[in-house]
Amino acid sequence: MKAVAIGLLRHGNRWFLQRRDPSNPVLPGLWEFPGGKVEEGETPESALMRELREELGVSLHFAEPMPTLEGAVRLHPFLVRSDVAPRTDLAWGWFTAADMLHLPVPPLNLPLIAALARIADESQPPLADLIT
Ligand SMILES: Nc1nc2c([nH]c(=O)n2[C@H]2C[C@H](O)[C@@H](COP(=O)(O)OP(=O)(O)OP(=O)(O)O)O2)c(=O)[nH]1
Repeated sequence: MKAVAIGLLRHGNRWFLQRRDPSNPVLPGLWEFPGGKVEEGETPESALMRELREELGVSLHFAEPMPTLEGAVRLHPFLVRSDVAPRTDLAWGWFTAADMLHLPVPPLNLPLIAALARIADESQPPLADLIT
């Protein structure tokens, strides 16, 4: 099965998504995380570094692996920290996990998006801190 490494780039409680080319025969026009195929001789992490550099001009400082997901491909997601603004020819934006529920996304990404919603919840300051 084809292995694909993807990066979850975070900006506050929003995550970077780009829109697949509408003329791509595979999942045309769906909103996805940046990344691509793990080539022979690469680890998922080194493939991610290469893809983010090629696709977005972004260098990785930190990539934390998340559990893999299997369907049409084996998806290796990584939480990524990066301080560089992405540049890409595709349509892109920063979206909350709630926003993503209204976008057409690959089916394999749905459990991942649910996990991101939980991460966002956990990083909210405790309620007591919001009451002054
Ligand atoms: N980049 C990316 N691919 C995803 C995501 N979710 C998901 O199911 N995929 C699937 C779609 C494709 O079947 C596969 C990525 O293949 P691709 O064709 O876009 O990547 P690639 O250019 O490296 O591969 P190739 O055509 O050169 O073989 O992973 C996601 O969030 N991001």
